[in-house]
Amino acid sequence: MLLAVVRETCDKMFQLVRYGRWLKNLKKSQSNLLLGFYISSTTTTTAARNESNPSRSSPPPIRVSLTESAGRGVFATRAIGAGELIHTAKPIVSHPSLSSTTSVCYLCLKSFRNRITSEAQGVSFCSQECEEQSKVFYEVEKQADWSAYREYCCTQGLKYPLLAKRLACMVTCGVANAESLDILQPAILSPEMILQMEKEFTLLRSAFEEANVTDEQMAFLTKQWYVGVLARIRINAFRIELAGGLYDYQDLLSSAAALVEAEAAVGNAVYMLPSFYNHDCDPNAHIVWIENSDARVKALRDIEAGEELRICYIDASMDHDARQTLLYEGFGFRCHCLRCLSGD
Ligand SMILES: C[S@@+](CC[C@H](N)C(=O)[O-])C[C@H]1O[C@@H](n2cnc3c(N)ncnc32)[C@H](O)[C@@H]1O
Repeated sequence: MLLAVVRETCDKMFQLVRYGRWLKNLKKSQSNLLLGFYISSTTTTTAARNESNPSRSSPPPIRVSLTESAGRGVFATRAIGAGELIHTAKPIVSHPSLSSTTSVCYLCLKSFRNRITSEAQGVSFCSQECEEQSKVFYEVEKQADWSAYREYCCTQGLKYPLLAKRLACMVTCGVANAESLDILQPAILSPEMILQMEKEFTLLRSAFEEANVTDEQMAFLTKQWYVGVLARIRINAFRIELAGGLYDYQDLLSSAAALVEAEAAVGNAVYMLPSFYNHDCDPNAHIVWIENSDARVKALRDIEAGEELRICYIDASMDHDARQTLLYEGFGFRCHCLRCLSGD
C-alpha cells in the first residue's frame, strides 16, 4: 500500500516536472509567429476582438493539471456556459490532405475562392498573409523532390508523415524548434510501426540530402527525431473538417462528393493547448473549425468551476465495443467514462 502511494507520488512529481518544462516551452513558442498558438477570452464578443489582436488576449478560463488516471488534462477555472467559446488556437503545424492539396490554402487550409500563387506547383495560398508566413519553409520545401516520399505515403495511405515533413522544413529554415512537439504525450509504438517510420525517414532524409540543404541545417534530422515526432503526431493530430467556408454551388458539390468518398477532412494539424484535452464519449466540450485550421474550443453544456473539460476523439455515435477498440488501438487507453461504464 505504502509502495503504491510512493510510486503514485513519484509519478505525479515526474509529470509536474514535465508540465513545468511545457510552460517554459510555451513561453518560448509564443514569441515565434509560425509556432505561435494563441488563446483568447471566453465571451464571443471579446473572443472575436481578441482573435483579430491576439496579443491583447486575456487568459482563457482553464488550467492544465494532472488528472487521477489520464495524465494531464484541462480544467475549468470558473463556470462556463453552454455554447461559450472557451479559447481558440492556431496550429503548431498543419498540412492539407493529399486529396485537398490544390483545393485549400497550403498553410491555413481555407477552402479556395481565389488562388494567389504557385499554380505550377499545384499549391496555392488564400491570402498574401498566408503566402508571406509560408515563404521561408516553402522555399526549403520547393528545393527538394518529394515524389518518392509522397508516393510512399499515398500507397500506404499515410497522412501524418506530411505533418512531419512540413515540421522538418520549418525546423530546417529556423521558423520552428526541433523540440516543438516534445511536451506532447507520445504514442507507444509497436516494432512494426517503428520499422515503417524508419522507411519513411530514409525517404525524407534523402529528399533533403539531394536538395540544397546544408548538413548543419539538417543536424536535427535523425531517425530518433522523426520517430519521436510521429509518435506525438499520432495521438495529438486533429483531422480538420471545415464547418463553414463553402462559397458557391461548386464548393457545395465538391463537399458532397468528398462526403461520398468518405474524406470530408481538408487536412490535419497539431496544436499545443488542444492536445491536453482528454477524451470522454459524452464530452462537455468540442473543437470546431469554421473556415480554416484555427481551432475553436466550445462548451457543449454548462460546466462548473473545477470540472475537467473533455472532448470526444472519435465518432461518438459508434457503439460501446467499437469505441473501446478504436480508443485502445488509436490512443492506447480503455475508456472508463460514465457512458462506457453504463454500457451504452
Ligand atoms: C491528446 S492526449 C491528452 C493529454 C494527455 N493526457 C497528456 O497528459 O498529455 C491523449 C492521451 O491522453 C490519455 N487519455 C485521454 N483521454 C483519456 C481517458 N478518458 N482515459 C484514460 N486516458 C486518457 C491517453 O493516454 C491518450 O493517448
